[in-house]
Amino acid sequence: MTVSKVCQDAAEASAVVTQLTTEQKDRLLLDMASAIEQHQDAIIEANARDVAAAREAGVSATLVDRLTMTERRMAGLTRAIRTIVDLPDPVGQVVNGWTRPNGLLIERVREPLGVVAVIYEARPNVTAEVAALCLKSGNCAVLRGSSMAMETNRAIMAALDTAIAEHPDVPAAAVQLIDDPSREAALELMRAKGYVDLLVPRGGAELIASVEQNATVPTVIDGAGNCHLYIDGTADRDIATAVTVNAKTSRPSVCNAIETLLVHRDLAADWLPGVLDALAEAGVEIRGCAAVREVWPKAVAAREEDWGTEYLDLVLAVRVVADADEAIAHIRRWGTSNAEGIVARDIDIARRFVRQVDSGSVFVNTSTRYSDGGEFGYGVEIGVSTQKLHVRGPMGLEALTTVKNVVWGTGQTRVVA
Ligand SMILES: NC(=O)C1=CN([C@@H]2O[C@H](COP(=O)(O)OP(=O)(O)OC[C@H]3O[C@@H](n4cnc5c(N)ncnc54)[C@H](OP(=O)(O)O)[C@@H]3O)[C@@H](O)[C@H]2O)C=CC1
Ligand SMILES: N[C@@H](CCC(=O)OP(=O)(O)O)C(=O)O
Repeated sequence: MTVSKVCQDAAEASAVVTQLTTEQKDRLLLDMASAIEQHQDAIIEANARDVAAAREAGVSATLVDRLTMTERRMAGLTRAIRTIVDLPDPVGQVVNGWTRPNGLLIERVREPLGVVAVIYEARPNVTAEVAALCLKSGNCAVLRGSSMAMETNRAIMAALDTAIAEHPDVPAAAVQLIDDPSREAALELMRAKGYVDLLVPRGGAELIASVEQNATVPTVIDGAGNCHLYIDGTADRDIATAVTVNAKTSRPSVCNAIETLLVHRDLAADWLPGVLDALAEAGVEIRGCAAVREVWPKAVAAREEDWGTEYLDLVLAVRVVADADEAIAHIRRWGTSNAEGIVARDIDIARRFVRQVDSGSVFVNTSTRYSDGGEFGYGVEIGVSTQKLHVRGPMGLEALTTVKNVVWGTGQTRVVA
């Protein structure tokens, strides 16, 4: 099926999907979770084929890890879908309301966007997560996953299709996977004006540049994560160590892992060597500025391009800075507005950092790895917005709605002055 046909079908289906009741949507999501469990073997087998092809193509170990579906990850996925069932339905929520002197009651009421399309990375769980968030928020989903995850995505979609087929009240086009892994198909999706109400591109610089050049549909960019952690001179050293190691090593392939550590010069001599030892022991390659190499000579010399690189791997750029202002300036120069963190005991310094750092989420005395829909209480996320409109950071159900102004009158007519 062509991409434009997929989008047209989705737009047609959205007339029904936007009107589904909370009960209808929740029943469907529960059946989707069960169908994924029933198809687990087929999904894991398909994933093994994707993983084998990725290994053969020389894809890095951390990216292969991101592609891999294990039984534990499958369980996490179905748990997340059931969590979304338990979340309140945003559709129909009255955001606020007021009465005008002429008696008109104005209400701002949440409603679905219609058709949400997502172009996303080689992480197959996203296929079902996005489908679940879109449906719960009353939207149709058009999914364009990575060619690297195509077999797994097809197997997950087959499971979702069996669940949808059990619900005659839900159109088959409520969730569709674009079965064409070509870039041309992605371009066609970017240009499906009139059919796609929101396109969320989740990916790196090349994808984002293509969307910025080619998209005629509305977009929320969910771009790269060149994330920073600044350790202030006032930091609690144990917290600083734990947060640094977690932010770099707990899952280095994801967009919320840190790529650069900025350290106040007061900590260079005594705290920094210890944490770099711990990171090196965990397999992290350190690329440091001259001041870092002075206290920890094993570091590779950092070059200018290291500050702008998102390694998505066990590599960390480290720089010693004079103070929080220099750290903020560094982040403003090199950051990607995804997630940044500070460890500091001085609350005024922490507040200044929060105000001046231009990022979707800022973490104080905790890890940037919490930039995640599940961790924010959204069940999962559609993506992590790196732009300012209409949402920043992890995008949950509300981010997939708009607000309609409903004006209740009792026969008022406008008088022209
Ligand atoms: N902010 C967020 O929510 C997220 C951000 N990311 C960011 O994504 C990057 C890593 O993921 P990675 O898989 O390498 O991302 P890529 O940008 O390589 O791929 C993401 C998706 O975009 C597609 N794509 C890439 N380039 C183009 C293009 N020019 N035209 C059309 N489609 C394109 C890919 O297709 P194909 O694979 O078939 O080439 C894939 O489906 C990191 O920068 C990470 O931070 C990742 C996930 C979430
Ligand atoms: N949800 C993620 C964060 C956002 C994300 O999906 O990032 P990525 O793995 O780069 O696609 C997590 O920490 O698990």
